[in-house]
Amino acid sequence: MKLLIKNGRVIDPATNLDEIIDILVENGKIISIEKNIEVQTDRIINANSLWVVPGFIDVHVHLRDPGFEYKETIATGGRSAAKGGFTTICCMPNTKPVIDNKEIIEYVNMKAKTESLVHVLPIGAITKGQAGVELADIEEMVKAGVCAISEDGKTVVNSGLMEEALKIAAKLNIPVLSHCEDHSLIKKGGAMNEGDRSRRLGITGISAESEEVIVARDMILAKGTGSKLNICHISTKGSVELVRDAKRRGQKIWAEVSPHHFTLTDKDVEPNNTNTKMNPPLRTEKDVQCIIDGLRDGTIDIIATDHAPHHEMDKYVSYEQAAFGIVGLETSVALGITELVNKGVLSPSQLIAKMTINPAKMLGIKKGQLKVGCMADITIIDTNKEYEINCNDFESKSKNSPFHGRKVKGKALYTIVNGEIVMDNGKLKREDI
Ligand SMILES: NC(=O)N[C@@H](CC(=O)O)C(=O)O
Ligand SMILES: [Zn+2]
Ligand SMILES: [Zn+2]
Repeated sequence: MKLLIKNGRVIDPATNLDEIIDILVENGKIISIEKNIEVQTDRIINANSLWVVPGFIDVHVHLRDPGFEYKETIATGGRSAAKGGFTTICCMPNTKPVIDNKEIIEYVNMKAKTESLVHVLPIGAITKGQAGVELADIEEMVKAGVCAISEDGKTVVNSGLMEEALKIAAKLNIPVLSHCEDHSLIKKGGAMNEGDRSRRLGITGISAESEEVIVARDMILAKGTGSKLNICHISTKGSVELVRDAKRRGQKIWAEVSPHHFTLTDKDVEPNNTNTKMNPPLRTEKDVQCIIDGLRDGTIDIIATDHAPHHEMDKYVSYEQAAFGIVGLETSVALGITELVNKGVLSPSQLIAKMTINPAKMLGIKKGQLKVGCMADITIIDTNKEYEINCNDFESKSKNSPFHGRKVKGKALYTIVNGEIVMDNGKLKREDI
């Protein structure tokens, strides 16, 4: 199939490209990027007044499969990703059973191949069963195809074990994605940011220190072991400052932020809306301001959704009992454009870099760019499209979004994976999965 994308504003941060130009795709690859391409093709997409960018890469997604298929599956998560403009997603290992061995990785890879509209790269657990006692066989997992290791959902409490994992990851040249939370610093029932708002609402708090202690620890351990560390879902002023200081001292380290942590604060927490409950929790205005500064000055390299689907059953309970997490794949680009580009925090190219080439570099994979010869993973966005987010329109099996009803601007219209149009003018290709 030959596909021509005409007259789009092509933004490719990896090659410093930002101009109105055409892209020609054949047999799954980009074969030409030039002005006024005139050839016979099977299909032309008129991208006039649209952005044409590398397919988005999300390094932090929960697909819930195996074990929690009532919340999401590899198929529905893949559909949700395609709808959001993502062409590659990395899935976290906190499934049941945990992704900690070759068999489960093969299961995920097999299902991804047959059922997902987008590329899925599994992430292996750091410890067996995420029990924090014994390391998983990291080498075996890398051979089976994991792109990284992570204990996401919790922290490896034992520093010695974490150091050992970092050493092995360094040897195998894969990154470690760290969920930073010292559980011993959190009171039982902690459900939102600890501060004035939690005291007013009478909800038990989760302190900033409980995150920052582990950010500092893991940066120290990563430095000693020479391994690649990515701080997951950074949420506090202190964490941003720690990462900024380490980078200034020359440490090569990565940090990701989720859209809800640059958009909402603990003032948005309402006890009757459990879709404002996630881990780490929504923090204060000061924290959000610091995150925005960190996005602007490059301290924060990556935007990752932490797509964490939960069933109504897990959310229609008291605030304290509700599950942590929100869906994110279908609202990410809209929040990036509305909150960051349209408010002048990031240039279009800076936003796209944090969703494409930066995550690709962190993972060490050849993706996230538009170059002749590259696999044609491409997203086309209408940045002028204004609408109200409606969680009932989500492709995800779960609807737990705090952004339901929020007015935003920007939507992915076409998602092209391997040269194949999996979302065509807002409509997903396969209805059977
Ligand atoms: N972010 C969340 O609130 N929840 C995640 C776990 C995690 O990312 O730590 C989940 O798996 O539900
Ligand atoms: Zn986490
Ligand atoms: Zn997560």
